[in-house]
Amino acid sequence: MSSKRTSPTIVITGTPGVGKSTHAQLLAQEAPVPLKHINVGDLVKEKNLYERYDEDWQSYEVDEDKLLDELEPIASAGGVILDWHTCELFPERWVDLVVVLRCDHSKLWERLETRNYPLKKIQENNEAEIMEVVLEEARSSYVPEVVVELRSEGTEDLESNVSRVVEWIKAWQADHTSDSEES
Ligand SMILES: Nc1ncnc2c1ncn2[C@@H]1O[C@H](COP(=O)(O)OP(=O)(O)O)[C@@H](O)[C@H]1O
Repeated sequence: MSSKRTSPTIVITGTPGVGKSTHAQLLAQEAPVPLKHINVGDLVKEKNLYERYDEDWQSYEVDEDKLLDELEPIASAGGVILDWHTCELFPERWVDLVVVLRCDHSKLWERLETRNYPLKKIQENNEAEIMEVVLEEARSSYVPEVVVELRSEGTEDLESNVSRVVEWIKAWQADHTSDSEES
């Protein structure tokens, strides 16, 4: 974690369909500091940061080195929300908070069906949610204090989660400011 940052880098992660982009958009609006929302999946497509497109799974195989090079200056500077379905690629030094969103699997199934994903992709994502794959990944990649697991099933969850992260940002800023004054 960089002591030079004046705004945090926040990762919002979780199985596809849990509500990452919805949360990231609202958080970018409500945050007390400017936060740039980066939908990493969209960035991969826009900047051709992939090796190939898999038709069967309707997904891109990411070129991890290219993606890391693209994100390095942005994420290490702070003031950013990284929205992606995986998080272990991001170096610890970039990351101040990792929000892992969770959703009941039957609700998640309905959300993914509306995206017209192939059945096997819906099944794979649903199983990953049940098995807590992204949560385990976050817990094994970052120190426990940085990782928070939040439910994302209804609008009340969305609002309370975003308020909670806004409060966390205020506390982070207060800590950061007092650190810089002392040094
Ligand atoms: N907490 C929530 N309350 C109500 N609807 C939600 C919530 N989280 C996600 N959704 C809905 O689920 C769908 C998928 O959300 P999205 O943010 O695109 O997920 P992700 O970015 O994780 O793939 C959207 O239609 C969104 O409106």
